Amino acid sequence: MGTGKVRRVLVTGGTGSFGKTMVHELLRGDIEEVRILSRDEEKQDALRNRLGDARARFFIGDIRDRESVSRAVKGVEAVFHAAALKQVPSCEFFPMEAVRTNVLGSENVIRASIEHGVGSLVCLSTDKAVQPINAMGISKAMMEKMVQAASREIGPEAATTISCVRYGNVMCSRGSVIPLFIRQIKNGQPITVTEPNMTRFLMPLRDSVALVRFAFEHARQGDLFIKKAAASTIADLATALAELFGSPNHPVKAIGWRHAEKLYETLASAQELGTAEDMGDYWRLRLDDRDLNYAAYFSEGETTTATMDDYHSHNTERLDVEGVRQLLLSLPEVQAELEGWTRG
Ligand SMILES: O=c1ccn([C@@H]2O[C@H](COP(=O)(O)OP(=O)(O)O[C@H]3O[C@H](CO)[C@H](O)[C@H](O)[C@H]3O)[C@@H](O)[C@H]2O)c(=O)[nH]1
Repeated sequence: MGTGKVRRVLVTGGTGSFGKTMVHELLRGDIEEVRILSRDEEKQDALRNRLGDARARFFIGDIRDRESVSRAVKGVEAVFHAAALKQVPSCEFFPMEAVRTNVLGSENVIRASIEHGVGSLVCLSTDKAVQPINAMGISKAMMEKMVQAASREIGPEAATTISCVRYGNVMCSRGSVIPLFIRQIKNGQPITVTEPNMTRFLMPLRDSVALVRFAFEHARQGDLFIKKAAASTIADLATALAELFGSPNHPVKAIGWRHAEKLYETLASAQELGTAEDMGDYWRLRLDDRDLNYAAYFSEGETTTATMDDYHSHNTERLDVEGVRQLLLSLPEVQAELEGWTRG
């Protein structure tokens, strides 16, 4: 990937769905060292064996622990911060765990990156951080706020550039709905649909990696990038998968909304878009770099008026069943599931 003169990078959460794809991409390029910081030695071992590349270096540790973060950060020129608790239900039941990892852990990554003069830190956020209603989204919104505060604090001339990316549902990520629906279809169980009209942005893993690369290449202090993306209803997603796996009339069971779910997700608010830069496939949301000068806040205030709507999964490009089917077919994860699969 186009990491310029960067020789050594760190991917926190490097054994997750995003992390592994990122690590693969990085190793395809001319890079000296890719560090992976994560907690699970078994996942690290599996990735080590799969990669068989001495340039990949594994650090066991937890971002909650400043020491282990420092050790992994020291000496790298770029950090891609993907480690997180990202399951909505688990964060809902254990919100303090989300605080420990997504808030305090991210603060460790931000501080260590500044301290060790890392050139670029890109932090991964989610659409669930916009107008958040669940603990996962709230903790990620806090991470975004910490990035903004640190960016204002160190200023545009600092050695470290800190940015965020925000994206929607990554298709086929571990524990998400697509692998679940595929399993249900293959096992002849009903597809469990929460609310057929619920929509989600659909982002292939490759696009999430491209977004992070875009942020790395274009970030100014405190920027947040989003990629424009298509969405579909859950009903259409279920139908497309059932058709693909040769069971067009597969039974569907309505299970109702889960804890703290939204009918649709918002990638950027109208207010944010009011000052954003349209970069084609991407938006750059700018840091509000006014300082804590209350007179300016209250007598001058923010004069830009938002002229558009929020950008959300109900009003973005909507894929129909055929559109979802084509997108699914382009994913290596789905292709692997289809290989050798014949119904019955
Ligand atoms: O049995 C199920 C499970 C889910 N859904 C629906 O499918 C959609 C997607 O559900 P996922 O569990 O795949 O994703 P979430 O939107 O809940 O959240 C996901 O996307 C987040 C990013 O926005 C995080 O990555 C998070 O880990 C991941 O679970 C939702 O509308 C959900 O209601 C069903 O219809 N049936």
